[in-house]
Amino acid sequence: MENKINNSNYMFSGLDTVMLAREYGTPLYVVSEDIIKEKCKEIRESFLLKYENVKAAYASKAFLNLAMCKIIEREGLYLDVVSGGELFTAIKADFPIEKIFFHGNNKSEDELQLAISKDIGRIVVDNLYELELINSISEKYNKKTNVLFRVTPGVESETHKYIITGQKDSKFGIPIVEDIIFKAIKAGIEYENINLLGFHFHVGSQIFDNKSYIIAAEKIMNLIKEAKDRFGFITRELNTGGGYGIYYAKGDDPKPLSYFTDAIMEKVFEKCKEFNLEIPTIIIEPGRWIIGDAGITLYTIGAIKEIPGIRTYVSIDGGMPDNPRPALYDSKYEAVVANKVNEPADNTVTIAGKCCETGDILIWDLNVPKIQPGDFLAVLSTGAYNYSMASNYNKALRPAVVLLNEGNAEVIVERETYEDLIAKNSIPWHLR
Ligand SMILES: Cc1ncc(COP(=O)(O)O)c(C=O)c1O
Ligand SMILES: N[C@@H](CCCC[NH3+])C(=O)O
Repeated sequence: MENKINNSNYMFSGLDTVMLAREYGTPLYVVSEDIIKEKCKEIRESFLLKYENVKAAYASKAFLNLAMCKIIEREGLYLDVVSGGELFTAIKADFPIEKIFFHGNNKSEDELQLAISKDIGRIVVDNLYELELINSISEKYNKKTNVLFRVTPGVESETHKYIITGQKDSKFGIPIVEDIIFKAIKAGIEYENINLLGFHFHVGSQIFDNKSYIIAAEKIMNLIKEAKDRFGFITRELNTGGGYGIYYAKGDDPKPLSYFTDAIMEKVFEKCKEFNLEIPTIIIEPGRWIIGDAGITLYTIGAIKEIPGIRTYVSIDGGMPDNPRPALYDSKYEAVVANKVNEPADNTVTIAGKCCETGDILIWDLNVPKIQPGDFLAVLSTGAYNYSMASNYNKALRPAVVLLNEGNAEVIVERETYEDLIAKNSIPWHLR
């Protein structure tokens, strides 16, 4: 696409967003491969090349499609999936199966069968029921499946309560409780078709403080020692999850990756020395931190409703279906009027989605220049958990995704059509 620079237009990753909106329509997810690569470079420089025997995976739930699998593969990262659908997507993109980790608190027999039959890299086991299932499926396929145990370290991170995961009272993972965890480890060692390699923890998402990682690492290292003392079990791998926070709006305080990874490594080294343990392979698996800043969403502004003395609602052609995060987590976003970036932002408005829901407000009290219908709004930092959590509520069409790479733009996911909305519908005989 030709990229004519217009100084009053918002540029993202070297491209004019107004031109993108005009060419591809709105709402439009725009994702920058260049930014993803910068993030991966930081992972390499401050973690993979800094320490021996470490690995990094991308948590694909944040944003996954065939193109993203290819980018992640080229960047040399591993991939974390949490469902048969994510696994299928990775398989279809020919992502190296041995570099995939399969998570989830209730993996179905079909999902496990798919993973095991294809020789998946690791299954991160959430409970004993699942372990038994994996053992029997592996036996059927005459395989020995590599597993880690997800444990809940019993720490609470400071983030939205819906996205903390490391607390004791959590649906995820095996609690570090005498009767449960050691029974699981014993079974993991004894089952014929299981190759227990170690442990996994994930304390939550959109976290700015490394405290909960340090506490979790300490608790897991104590567990690792105990497992060695009781069963002679040598932990070969420790996956420390993801969750590193990014900047969305004022008040967010993102840190470089090393702020988290150095703290985790330091704790692991300290405890290994104290307990005279072999240092396991340490794995990280950020999602949002890799893709969050790499995405924006473009909308067209429509109806503007001014309630004198109260507020002005500015409606856009998307909302809750393409970005459920404000409604779900009260998430804050920043945005700019893409065709008026140089005009003074001296009006305060509220950005409303077009769903039939009072709660479908993307941004409260945003300062914008004087706007009119037909202007374009760019909502920033929408790369993570927007496209992947999008719905068809109100029969909204899921937007297209355009990938920007070194000044070029290309559609990697097409916009849905009305026909797509009814493609799987049928009318029963008695209603015809
Ligand atoms: C097991 C696991 N790993 C990694 C992640 C990635 O999280 P984030 O996108 O916050 O980095 C998540 C989601 O919170 C998760 O549940
Ligand atoms: N969906 C959440 C993050 C969940 C992380 C996965 N365990 C969000 O949008 O912030």
